[in-house]
Amino acid sequence: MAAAKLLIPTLSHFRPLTCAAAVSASNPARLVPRPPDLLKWIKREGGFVHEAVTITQDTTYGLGLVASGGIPKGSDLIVLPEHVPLKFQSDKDDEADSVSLPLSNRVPEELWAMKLGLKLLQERAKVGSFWWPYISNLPETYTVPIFFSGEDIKNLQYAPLLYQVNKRCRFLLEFEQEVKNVLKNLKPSEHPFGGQDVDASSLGWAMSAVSSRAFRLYGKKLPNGTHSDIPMMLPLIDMCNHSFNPNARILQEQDAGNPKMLIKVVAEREIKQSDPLLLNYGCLSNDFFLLDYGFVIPSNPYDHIELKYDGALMDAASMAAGVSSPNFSSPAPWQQEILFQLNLDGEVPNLKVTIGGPELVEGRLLAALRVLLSNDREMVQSGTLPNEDNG
Ligand SMILES: C[S@@+](CC[C@H](N)C(=O)[O-])C[C@H]1O[C@@H](n2cnc3c(N)ncnc32)[C@H](O)[C@@H]1O
Repeated sequence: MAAAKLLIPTLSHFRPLTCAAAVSASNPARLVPRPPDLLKWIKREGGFVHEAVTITQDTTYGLGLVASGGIPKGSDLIVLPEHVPLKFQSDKDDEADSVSLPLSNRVPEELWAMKLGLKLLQERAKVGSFWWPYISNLPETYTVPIFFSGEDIKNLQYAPLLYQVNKRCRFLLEFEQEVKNVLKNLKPSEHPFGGQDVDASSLGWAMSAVSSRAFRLYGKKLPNGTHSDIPMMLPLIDMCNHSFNPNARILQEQDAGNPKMLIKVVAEREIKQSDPLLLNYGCLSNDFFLLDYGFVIPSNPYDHIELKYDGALMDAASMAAGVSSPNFSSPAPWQQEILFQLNLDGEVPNLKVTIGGPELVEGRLLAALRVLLSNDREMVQSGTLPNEDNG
């Protein structure tokens, strides 16, 4: 009881990390029912929003930005001052970071979204956070596979994707325990989440918010003159949905005589009234889009699948396709020698090959198919051995 009394005033300075609300995939609820006006907040903080840029509710992709009037090519659409993006370490960091920094060091580099996610979770818990006008506008739930039911995860049916989803789920469950252990003996003033419980679900929320919305941009200037590349959450800019044929792009610009870096979105081409403002999130395959963003692109030109090179499987596939007398599983010695050179045979072969994407069929696989479908050793050996470069 005494402990509860002590905790109450501390907790009243923090916002809860869990919410419950009905969700629709295309229009997920935001963290609070009527969040502050993001456009006004950006302008109040010294940023710029083009007068024809508005937030729209009714896209099939959730919220999005749309042009309420024509915008000429090259116009600035949004400009964020340097203090507005949410980065892992910012000028506004406080003592609770002495806990969240070591916690973030326990996150593997490839799960960088969780590192920035810890910072996001910390700011979400803090009443009076500078970023609350932004955070309160974030979706309450995400459609990424770590939140799929067990049955839906199984139905993904693609081993490399299943592997990644399982890895992320396992990480979140283990990390939940690590976080609990680190937090259990902290004084309320040192607690980065205001004394609140952090579980796999709130960690997953934060990781997905970052993976689906953060952009990797130039960070601080390094002593050697180059810039580090760091993930940042870009308020308002991250309301732009994705297209491989975007009409806007992100620029970083330094104002004359000012060391601070501005982050801008500019019109790539003329934008007509009612056009959505679209950015290219990257030339990514559907695996990446699904894992990090929770959507896939139909007929994605960058999509590819990974296969294990397997002669018996290729025999079965070619019989199903009606190719006469396939002998992928029993190559002649001269064919085997070439497979060896292509690193598809031998003691430690690299059997992972890809189909799809701009290359369509990975060069090594194409070369192997040509060699194995040829009966003419002389012809193959007199020509250049097809390889990854010359296909
Ligand atoms: C950076 S946010 C964009 C703003 C978001 N629509 C919102 O409601 O806040 C990225 C998310 O928007 C949605 N999205 C963006 N582009 C999409 C697209 N081309 N197809 C389907 N969903 C998309 C996905 O839910 C994705 O995770």
